[in-house]
Amino acid sequence: MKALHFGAGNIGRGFIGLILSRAGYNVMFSDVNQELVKALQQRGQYTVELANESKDTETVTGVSAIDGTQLETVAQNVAEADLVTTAVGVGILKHIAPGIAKGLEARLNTGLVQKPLHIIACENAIGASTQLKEHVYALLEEPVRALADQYVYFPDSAVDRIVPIQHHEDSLHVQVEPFYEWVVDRSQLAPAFLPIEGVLYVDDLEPYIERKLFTVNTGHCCAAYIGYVNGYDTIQKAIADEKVKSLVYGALQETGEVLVKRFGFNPEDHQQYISKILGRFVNPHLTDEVTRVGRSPLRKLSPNDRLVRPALQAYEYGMETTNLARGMAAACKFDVSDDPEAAELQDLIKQKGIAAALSHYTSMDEQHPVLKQAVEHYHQM
Ligand SMILES: NC(=O)C1=CN([C@@H]2O[C@H](COP(=O)(O)OP(=O)(O)OC[C@H]3O[C@@H](n4cnc5c(N)ncnc54)[C@H](O)[C@@H]3O)[C@@H](O)[C@H]2O)C=CC1
Ligand SMILES: O=P(O)(O)OC[C@H]1O[C@](O)(CO)[C@@H](O)[C@@H]1O
Repeated sequence: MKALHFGAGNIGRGFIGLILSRAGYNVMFSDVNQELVKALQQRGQYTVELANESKDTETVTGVSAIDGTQLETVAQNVAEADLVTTAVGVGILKHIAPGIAKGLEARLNTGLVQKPLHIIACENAIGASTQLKEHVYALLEEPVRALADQYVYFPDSAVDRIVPIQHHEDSLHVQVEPFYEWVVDRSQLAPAFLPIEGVLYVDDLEPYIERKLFTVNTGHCCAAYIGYVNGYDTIQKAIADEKVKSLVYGALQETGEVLVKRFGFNPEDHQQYISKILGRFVNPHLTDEVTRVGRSPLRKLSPNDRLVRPALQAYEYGMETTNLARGMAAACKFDVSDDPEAAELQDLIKQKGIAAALSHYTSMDEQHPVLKQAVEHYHQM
């Protein structure tokens, strides 16, 4: 079985590639980073090390790579694949859509490969596979789209594993936290889908993706932004500061109240989930930079993402939002010049002021109480 995976980065190699390989797939990576592509082609394997006391290491074999800038090659690999997955960043999905669309055309028009194909976007976003489907469908002619409706499936998924930026002599080696969770929406699969070992299939993904995004990712980004404001360079150092830790904890209490109300989670179980997540953030075997965890602040401030969506839900329910608003304010202080989104945010704040900038990226009205709360925190920081 052959899987084509877009993005041979940290999650690509350290999580999805590893799970697929264990499940019996030969993994072909598609990436635009030529050094990565060359190294994977030459070596055909790489190592994954767990961030634990004994540094358990596994070799992933039978892998290769293609140059993601070569449309024809990408399309040919899509046409031949038994499974397609991605971990490129949700904003990059539109850029891989042309290769997928061309591959589907080839696959479906020849009539040779009319067996079902699953395309799973493993990105930190709600409905990422559905978003990818929209990008791909926009490029398909009607007859191919009709065939795709019959033979191509885009199940949404939630992926959870902390994989920091890697600093090893071996450019393919990747260190990952021991924990992982890959959840896929069963209701969006082909009837005869062969389950991938290591993946959890659920009938309703919404509670899983929202619990993950609004606990792991909300907590992590608050630790990054508040840590950054307080002068820390890593998540581990930031959370060692009780003041930062209690603000992160506060944000997770706010999202937690919303999640418990929306999905009927047992409140005690949810508190345990929060504690487990905070424990993962401070794994002493990992060094995770605040600039990585805070990366792409515009995405993280967008209306459906980890700060604004739970804050607006909390506001609608009449619940507390101050720590989430503080997280938004700290995101606006994230002045990291080599992060293009941070640079754009800082420019707009300089040009239009904090309230207008925050309103622009969050889609909240400048008079919205949550936005006003964030602005107040911003001025106090
Ligand atoms: N690193 C982590 O701890 C986690 C990350 N995620 C999500 O996984 C996704 C990937 O994140 P990371 O692996 O950390 O990022 P990364 O930056 O390490 O990997 C992304 C890879 O995609 C490649 N890429 C960019 N444009 C491409 C294109 N057009 N075609 C093919 N490849 C392309 C890049 O060259 C890079 O190798 C993101 O959506 C992230 O939110 C989800 C859970 C955990
Ligand atoms: O690109 P993003 O959304 O910051 O993704 C990385 C985040 O996802 C996580 O891996 C959680 O699964 C965190 O390590 C990290 O904060």
